[in-house]
Amino acid sequence: TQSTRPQRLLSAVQKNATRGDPCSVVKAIDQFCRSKEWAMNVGDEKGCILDSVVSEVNPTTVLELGTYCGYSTVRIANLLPPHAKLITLEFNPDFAAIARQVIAWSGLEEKVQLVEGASGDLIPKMKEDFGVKTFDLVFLDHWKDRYLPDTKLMEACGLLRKGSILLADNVICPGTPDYLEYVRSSPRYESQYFKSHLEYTKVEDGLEKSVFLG
Ligand SMILES: Cc1ccc(Cc2cc(O)c(O)c(C(=O)NC/C=C/[C@H]3O[C@@H](n4cnc5c(N)ncnc54)[C@H](O)[C@@H]3O)c2)cc1
Ligand SMILES: [Mg+2]
Repeated sequence: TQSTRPQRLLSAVQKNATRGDPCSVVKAIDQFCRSKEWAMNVGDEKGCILDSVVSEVNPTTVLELGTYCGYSTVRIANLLPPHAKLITLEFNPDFAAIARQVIAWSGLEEKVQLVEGASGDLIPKMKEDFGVKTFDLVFLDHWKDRYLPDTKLMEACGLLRKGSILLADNVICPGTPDYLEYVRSSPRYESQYFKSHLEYTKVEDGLEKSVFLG
């Protein structure tokens, strides 16, 4: 049977990256996406911005919405301090299965909890079922029309505290207009746009970093 793009991406990791070396996993995926097949990973250019925000926040608890193949999961987990936890939500079981193997190849399983399911169903369970108090950092990279409802849901579930950081991918391309309007106009957020490009292309895109003010 025909392989899928995520399966071919995983094969490229297993072929070209060193087990236990997260940086080689990231490089192997970027090389695959540049030279073989484009895939919707945050990529190397926006990835550097992601890295700088993660390093600055130095979070203990991180939530990622939309694991896909685990590229940004590996980038984030690689920068977490010991005992820090990254919970990543993915509702497509095929993508989740690939991501688990990419995360395992990088050797970062201890820092990552990949939960299969829809964000709308899982966010309300974070406190009770996953022992989360609040998130220091949330990386939004799932369906673009879910950014705003899930942000409001996280507020309603008390998962954000004064100083929690929301970092959103693709605020220009594909675009998340309702989310952008919300975080930029709400008095409860201080927002900043990091101009960049759609992964592996010259098309404009960027990340929006929003601090929850409580
Ligand atoms: C016009 C156009 C098209 C595509 C692009 C290129 C482009 C560039 C990008 O960086 C992109 O992030 C995207 C993009 O569409 N990302 C959507 C990513 C979804 C992943 O998250 C999963 N998921 C989606 N909703 C949920 C949910 N509620 N709960 C749990 N998991 C969810 C899915 O199962 C996928 O694993 C697209 C640019 C422009
Ligand atoms: Mg994206």
